[in-house]
Amino acid sequence: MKNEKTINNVLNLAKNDSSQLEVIRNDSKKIVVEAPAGFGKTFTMINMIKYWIITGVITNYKKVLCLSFSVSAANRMKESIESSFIKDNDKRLLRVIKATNFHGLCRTILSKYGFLVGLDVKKVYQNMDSSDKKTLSLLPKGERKVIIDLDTSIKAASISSNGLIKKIKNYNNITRTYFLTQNKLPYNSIITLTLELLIDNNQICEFYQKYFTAICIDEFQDTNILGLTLIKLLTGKNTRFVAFGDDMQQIYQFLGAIPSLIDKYSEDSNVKYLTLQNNYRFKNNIEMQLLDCQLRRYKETLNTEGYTRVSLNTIHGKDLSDEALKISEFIKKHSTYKCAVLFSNNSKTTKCLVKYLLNEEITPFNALFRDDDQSVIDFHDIALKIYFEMYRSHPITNKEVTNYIKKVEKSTSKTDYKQSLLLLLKALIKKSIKEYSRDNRSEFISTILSSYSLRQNLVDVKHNIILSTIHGAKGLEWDYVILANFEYNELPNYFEIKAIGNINKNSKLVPNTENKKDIQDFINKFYVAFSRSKKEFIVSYSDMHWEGCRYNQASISPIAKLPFIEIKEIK
Ligand SMILES: Nc1ncnc2c1ncn2[C@@H]1O[C@H](COP(=O)(O)OP(=O)(O)OP(=O)(O)O)[C@@H](O)[C@H]1O
Repeated sequence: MKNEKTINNVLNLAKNDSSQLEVIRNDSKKIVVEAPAGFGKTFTMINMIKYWIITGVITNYKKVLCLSFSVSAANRMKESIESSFIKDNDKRLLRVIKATNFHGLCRTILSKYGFLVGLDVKKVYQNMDSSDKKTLSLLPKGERKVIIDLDTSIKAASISSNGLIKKIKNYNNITRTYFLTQNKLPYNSIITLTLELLIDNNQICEFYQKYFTAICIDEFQDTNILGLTLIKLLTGKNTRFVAFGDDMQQIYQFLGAIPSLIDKYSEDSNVKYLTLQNNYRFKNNIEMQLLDCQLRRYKETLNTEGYTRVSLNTIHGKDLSDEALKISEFIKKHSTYKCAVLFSNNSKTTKCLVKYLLNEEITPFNALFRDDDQSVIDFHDIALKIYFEMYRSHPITNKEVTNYIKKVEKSTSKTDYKQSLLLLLKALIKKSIKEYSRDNRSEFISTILSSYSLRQNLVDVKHNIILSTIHGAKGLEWDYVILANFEYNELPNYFEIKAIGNINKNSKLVPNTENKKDIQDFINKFYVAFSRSKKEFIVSYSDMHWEGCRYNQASISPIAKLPFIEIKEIK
């Protein structure tokens, strides 16, 4: 009786949405769910897991693995799961779920069995990018070619899982000989070593296949061949597999996101393909719904006719300092709401605008760092080293937080993001003290720091205003989103302009068969920024910006010239 009541409670959360209910109750072994931004993919995933737990699909000691490609998407998934279960007063059920990104999962597996593939599990390896020129110069010519060839085919998504598996041993041998001996562990090798481990050790692979009764993937469209091969190995014949995604939100092409992955899966007769039908994020905003539909239609067809025109709210400055002033005036007017200022990349124009914004009295949290920036990695490494030096005998306590943070502050170099990272570190330590027992606290802290995941504490930092890249904002939502640097040369940036090529004098996109895919990738990026807002989306631009080392006249982004967009300056 009690169970029936709990089942109804879960189903009631989606009671008015038959498309969500269909996903939650579906018992097919393999499901792919496709839906635009804000249609409740993550919401449905969480309710589906709750339903599985209540109905006994997940039995004792078994786990649900929730995976995503990027750190931010995985963090967002983790936070949504945690807050949803905590709200239900069922904190203990959280133990059933392991939510992480592909690299995080591999790090966990390697920390237990890495010795089987040549890792010293007691050593802290420095992570790096194997395609970095300095790194490659460490290698003899033949070995360099092996690394470059495989890294390139992963990035270009031009290799199959079988092709990858054939090349892995050779690739890993080079990693072992030239990188691990230098205490370095390239990002791709974190996954390739795990793949080798699972392929060569059937028992371990079968253990994980049984341990994870179900695998849920969020942001499936961003999966690259390394992630996909890992998923395939972990999916045993009894594993449930449910993937959620939206092709329009694919923005990791440069890291090898497989084109049209959702389409490919939906054509497989063993896969149940489902869609969600209702937009919740924009449910009270018809203009935003309209813009969403038109953007999706434009991306699909690249046609220039037959659209309904829709307003795009803009903030327009004479120069960057004027733009910053107007952005801050807007933010002050809406100071009780959550607001994000997003940037396409960390260009000189971005740095300059951010400097002006930091001088305005709006105290934003600067989360513009990349998780793989060397200075960010160094910060994590130093914070971890100091933690182990100071708290070898007992885990950190409330009284010791200030002392520890001060020590890390003293020992880390001054960078643009140091203050942000210190705040995130403090949030992590506070959270670990509040939520973890003395026995588990140090392990929790070291897991976060050794996987370079301080960004996951963004939700614990009590700032209403966040500065972030579009990629860092993936999967998140705010009341107001301002997409800054809405200028040609920023959005699209230099590389996107080179790829698209054909942009005419009025900065209008001119699609042809060669640049179709590049224009679609560019529209995806804009769509991801746009679809983060719940109340209002605004673009901001200035008449001046930095091009190389020159402060030049700027023109507006070609997005403003799309056949359905009408620029409307906000008052
Ligand atoms: N059935 C529902 N009833 C009420 N609110 C819902 C429902 N489904 C989703 N929502 C709310 O709508 C918002 C968007 O949901 P969610 O983040 O799960 O969408 P999404 O499809 O994963 O979006 P994105 O693609 O941008 O990540 C959230 O605030 C969520 O709580």
